[in-house]
Amino acid sequence: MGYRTYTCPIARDCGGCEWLAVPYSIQLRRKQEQVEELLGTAAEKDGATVEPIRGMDEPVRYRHKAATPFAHGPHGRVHSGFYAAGTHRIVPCDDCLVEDPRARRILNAAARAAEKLRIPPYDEDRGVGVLRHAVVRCGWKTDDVLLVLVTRVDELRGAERLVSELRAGCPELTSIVQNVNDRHTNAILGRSNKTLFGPGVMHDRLLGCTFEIGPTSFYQTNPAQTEVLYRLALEGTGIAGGREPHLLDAYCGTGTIGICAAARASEALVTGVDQVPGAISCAQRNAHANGVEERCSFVRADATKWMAKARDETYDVVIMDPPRAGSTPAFLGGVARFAPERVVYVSCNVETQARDLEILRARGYRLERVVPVDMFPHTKHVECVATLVRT
Ligand SMILES: C[S@@+](CC[C@H](N)C(=O)[O-])C[C@H]1O[C@@H](n2cnc3c(N)ncnc32)[C@H](O)[C@@H]1O
Repeated sequence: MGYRTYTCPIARDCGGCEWLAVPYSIQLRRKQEQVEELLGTAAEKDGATVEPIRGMDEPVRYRHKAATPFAHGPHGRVHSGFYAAGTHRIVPCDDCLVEDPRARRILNAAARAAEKLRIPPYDEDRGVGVLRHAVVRCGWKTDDVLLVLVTRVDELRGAERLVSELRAGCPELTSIVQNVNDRHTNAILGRSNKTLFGPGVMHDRLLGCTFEIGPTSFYQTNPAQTEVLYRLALEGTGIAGGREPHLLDAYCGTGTIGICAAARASEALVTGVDQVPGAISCAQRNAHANGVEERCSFVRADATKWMAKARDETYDVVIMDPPRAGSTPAFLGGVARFAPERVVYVSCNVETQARDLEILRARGYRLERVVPVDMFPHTKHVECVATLVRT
């Protein structure tokens, strides 16, 4: 790997890869230090060490999900690209070093089609216009490509022509969905979806399991490193040692970690909890598609509220993979009350993870293993899998 750096023509403007000019080996060292700073002392007190970060061999083209905002340009042009760092000025981009090569071309084709069909882009200052964003998801182990067109209004005039135009220019598209977001917000996606072409979902494979991913459900953007992450999480559950536990997969998204666990341990039972309705219905179909539906059940609920009502349950292992904000003291208190033998905490924000791990350590758990994983090369973000055991 050495001291190789990568270049990008819009690196100065686009805020995406803030560490692009830093050699990858140094990026990994910095991330390692970040995790050691936050978790090293606790790990050492518990007799564990922070293991070396798992990086990528070739840290490019790893993002299988990409998005663009749309905005008015001169002479009826529709701009697409990335927001310049800290602004809402769009920097055009023909190809992005870290994205699947299909992604940017499809997003830009959506802008050209909108121009041609005179579909007005959204004007966020005035709250008018139609086309707000597009999000594309490209399969890693499949050829599925799902395009989501986010509109302010439910009615998308010329939708049929738009679909024909996009399919003609981008024959790799396997599905197109309209997502409606009428809120005045920075969030890209709204709640309702309308399938314009194809099945309205995409599929991918991780660790030999097949997953259906809906237009609004969470799916890791770097699938190659997701396999690394999930392998570590599964090792943390202890199922590799022939155990067949009852597992709680909290913040389960489309059920990916729990289903991979159930597929590996033929007697394991899994309960998954996530607050997004579309993710839970995907998780149920995913369990079916992988032949583990009789051993997996999924609940749509806020994890903390679910925990408050789940006092009679018993779990041998709790896997938790919360969003960047981390979990809540009430949820973590509930985990401790379950008294599982093992807790596997997967996190994309080591600061909140460190905070939450202290709660578990104060309730009778010790860190057994801490492993950083680089899911987002050229950015400062680091993912981390921490395994705790009951003392
Ligand atoms: C980092 S993702 C992990 C998903 C899944 N484990 C995976 O690897 O794809 C976090 C998940 O937490 C869910 N989530 C966020 N806040 C939640 C809450 N308060 N209660 C339940 N689920 C929540 C999100 O919908 C998302 O699916």
